[in-house]
Formats: sequence, C-alpha cells, structure tokens
Amino acid sequence: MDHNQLWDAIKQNLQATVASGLTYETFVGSLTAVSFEIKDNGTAVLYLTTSHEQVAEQWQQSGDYYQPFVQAAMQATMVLNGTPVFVQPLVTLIATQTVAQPVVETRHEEQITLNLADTPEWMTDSKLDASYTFDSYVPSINNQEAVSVARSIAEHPLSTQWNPMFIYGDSGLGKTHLMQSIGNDVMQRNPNAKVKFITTEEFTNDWFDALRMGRAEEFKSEYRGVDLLLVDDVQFLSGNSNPDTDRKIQEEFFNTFNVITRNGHQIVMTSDKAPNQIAGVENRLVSRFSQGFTANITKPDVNARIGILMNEAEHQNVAISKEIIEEVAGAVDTNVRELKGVFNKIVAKAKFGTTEVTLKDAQAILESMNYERHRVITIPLVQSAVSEYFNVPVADIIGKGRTKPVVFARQVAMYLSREITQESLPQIGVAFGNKDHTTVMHSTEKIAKLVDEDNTVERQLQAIRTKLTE
Ligand SMILES: Nc1ncnc2c1ncn2[C@@H]1O[C@H](COP(=O)(O)OP(=O)(O)OP(=O)(O)O)[C@@H](O)[C@H]1O
Repeated sequence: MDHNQLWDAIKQNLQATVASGLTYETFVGSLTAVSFEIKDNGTAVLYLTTSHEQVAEQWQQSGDYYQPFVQAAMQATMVLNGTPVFVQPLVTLIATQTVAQPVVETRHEEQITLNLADTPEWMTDSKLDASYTFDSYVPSINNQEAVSVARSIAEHPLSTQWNPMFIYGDSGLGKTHLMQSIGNDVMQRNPNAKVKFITTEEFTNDWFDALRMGRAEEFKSEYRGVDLLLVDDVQFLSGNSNPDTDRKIQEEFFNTFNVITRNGHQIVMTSDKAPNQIAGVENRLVSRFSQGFTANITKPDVNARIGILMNEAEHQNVAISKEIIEEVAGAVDTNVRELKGVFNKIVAKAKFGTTEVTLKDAQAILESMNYERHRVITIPLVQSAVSEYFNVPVADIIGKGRTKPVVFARQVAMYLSREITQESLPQIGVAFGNKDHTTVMHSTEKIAKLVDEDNTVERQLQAIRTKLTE
C-alpha cells in the first residue's frame, strides 16, 4: 500500500461521511499525499500538504475532519491491508505553490553541451558526507513535512514537483544533513546519477577561477549538466566585499538555475534566512527560490533531541543511560550541533574514564558548561507522580482495573501526559499498557470536562504539575 493508494481509499470513505458545514472539495480535495510512514508503535502517519491556509489550520487543530478521518482511514486500511491501522494525518501548509512553472527567461544564456565526465581537477569536487542520511536524521514534529518532501524528491528526482527545495533555518539545525540525505539517497538508488554538492563560496570561487582561466564553458558543463544540484548557504550570494562580485555571481547562479530547472533537473538549497529575507539578492532570484517548496527548519523538540542522542549513542556504540540522555536533551535546547558536542564530552568520559558515567557526572559537565537544568517530563514520571498523589500503584494505573479511584488516577495521568509530554495519543496509549488511542482521547476529554465543572480537580492537577517540575 503506498501513500497515494491509501489517500485515494480514505478520500472515497470521507466523501460518504463528509462533516456538515465543510466542503469536501476544499477540506479534502485540496490535500496532496506526500508520503506514508509506519512508526515503531504500529501507528501510521500519512503526510499531507495543502496550499490552503484555512484547511491546514483545521487539520492541524485536529479540527472537524479529524474523527471522520480516523474512521475513514481505518476502513481504508482494512480494505487495502486486511487489518485496520491507526492512521494519523499530518497536514502542513505549503507557502507558495506555483510549482513546475517552466522558467522562460533566457537572457544571457548560451547553449551548452552537457558533459557528464568527471569534474575537472581545477574545480571543486565536494563529496557528500556518507553519514548524512535519512536514517540518521531524526525528524521532529515541526520538520516532518520537510523530511517528507526531501524523501519524495529523493524517490522521484525527475518529477520536479518541488523544484527548487529551499531549506532555511538557524545554524546547526540540520539543513545540510537533510539536503545531503537527498543526495546520498539518490546516489544509492542510482549510482550513475550526477549529484553535485557545493557551498555557495565554492561555486563563487569556481566561477571566478573559470573566468580568469578562460574555462567558462567547462564550468557551465559541470554545473548545468547535473541531475541534482545541492547548494549550501545561498545567503552568501550577496554580501561579498565588492558589489560587482555579488552582481556577477548572482547572474551566473541565475543562469545555472534556469538551465537546470528547464532541463527538468532538481535543485536543493540551504540558507540561514527565508528567500525574501536575504538582503542584496535580486528579486528574480528570490522569486525563483520561492517557486518550489520552502521549508523552515526549526529547533527540535525534546523528544527529537532524545531520539538524536539515542541514535548517536548507538552509532558510537557507547552505553549511556536513558536518564543521562534525557538530562542532556532537556538542558541543551540551542541547536543540534551543540547538543551533539555536549553529548560527545560525556561520551569521552565514558570511553576514557575508569568508572561508569553517572547522572551526577553528566550534571556536573552540563553545569560546567553553564547549561541550566530543564527536567524532561516523561510519561513514566507523570505516572509515578500521579501514583504518589492518589496513592494508587503505577501497576494499577497502567493496568486494566475498573475501580473508581484507579480509573480516575489513570484518566488524570493520561490527561497530564497529553498536556505535558508532547507524545501523541497512540504513544500515550502504548505507555498505559497498550491501550487504544480512543481510550486516551476519552480520558482526556473526561478530565477536561471535570476541570470545567469542579475546582477540586483543577487543584489536584496543579499540585501534581508542581510536583513534576520540582
Ligand atoms: N534532526 C537531526 N537528526 C540527527 N542529526 C542532526 C539533526 N539535525 C542536525 N543534526 C546534526 O547536527 C549537526 C549540524 O547539522 P548541519 O550541519 O546539517 O546543520 P546546518 O543547519 O546546516 O548548520 P549551518 O547553517 O551552521 O551550516 C550535524 O552533525 C548533523 O548531523
């Protein structure tokens, strides 16, 4: 079952259960399925995009379509798969989608013969970092759409549905990693693909070297004959010490861009700013940068930070406790480069020290680096705080008992897990003894209702929240 099949089947079912007051064509018809992923806990996420702001908002707030969707998805997976699967929709807004408009401007463009031979030795021939793969990239909630689009480009580099892909965000958040994952994936699927990765500075140096040596044609063959061009840090297309350098390099980049996209080949770029925020870049470039898919990479949430460090520990083959990983992930929320840097200090102690690294050691390292403590509140912590408060054993909270005090404590624990931990309904269900996500939903609704009706419940919740943050 692929994402298109699944989405078509869901749409058919949704048509029958369309919610009143909403138009099927707008709220369902404007969505495009991008990919589909089965998580470890058995939940499947269907990544969908739309260019319709109101539609995105509705879906993101688990709005009116959420419930009919879950039902339709269950029925659809039943038909396609033989078993029902809990499918979660993840809808994101695409900023601008005047995609796949062929670029018509031909000013200053010469015909060039494509030369797919090896890179001439005078030119930069950067290699992709083999460790930058989709497998080693941990997506966080905010970056899932960017990852889906990146994967879709890698799977279908000639579809140019998202051309160019423009990835922007602050330093150390994984832009280069994500971009190179596309390159590595394309190369793995097709080792003969011509993938070129370059920083903007290297592109600039190569072009001026080419001009100086009278080898512009070689430069054009190399850069315009690619299947996939990956350009890092395009913000450096401006800000050179000489404005004439900016003008000339932007002219060449513009021509390179036009030829590649017109040939139906793909460009992916990174930048520290959104296209329209890069000072000194010509409007014609800004509009081309924005014509495909623009992804803003933001800081990973704490769960993603934990995931990144777990991956790192596995990759480096070191035994670091989950407790330490959570401590570091809770404290270092600046960027991933820094997160890995701090973690590596702890790993060094683990590798070269004579005794096992303890939580205290990790805390001392964090303190020496001036990181403040931010306790990560996980579902087990919520469960034990609730257990202590109501004097109900954790085993009962995650068990099946139906006595009133146990059920109430369980519902409160589910409600606070949902509120505090950023885990999804199915993940919470799993942590409460493999309960269904609908049970979690029912429990959280129940407590929310009680909070409105009864001050005592709110006071109890507040006391547990305070305990958790102490
Ligand atoms: N989501 C992630 N999962 C795993 N590793 C990540 C993730 N995000 C970033 N990293 C790691 O963090 C480090 C910095 O990432 P990267 O160089 O891609 O950042 P960047 O946004 O391109 O930074 P800059 O703008 O400074 O070049 C790399 O080691 C990368 O592997």
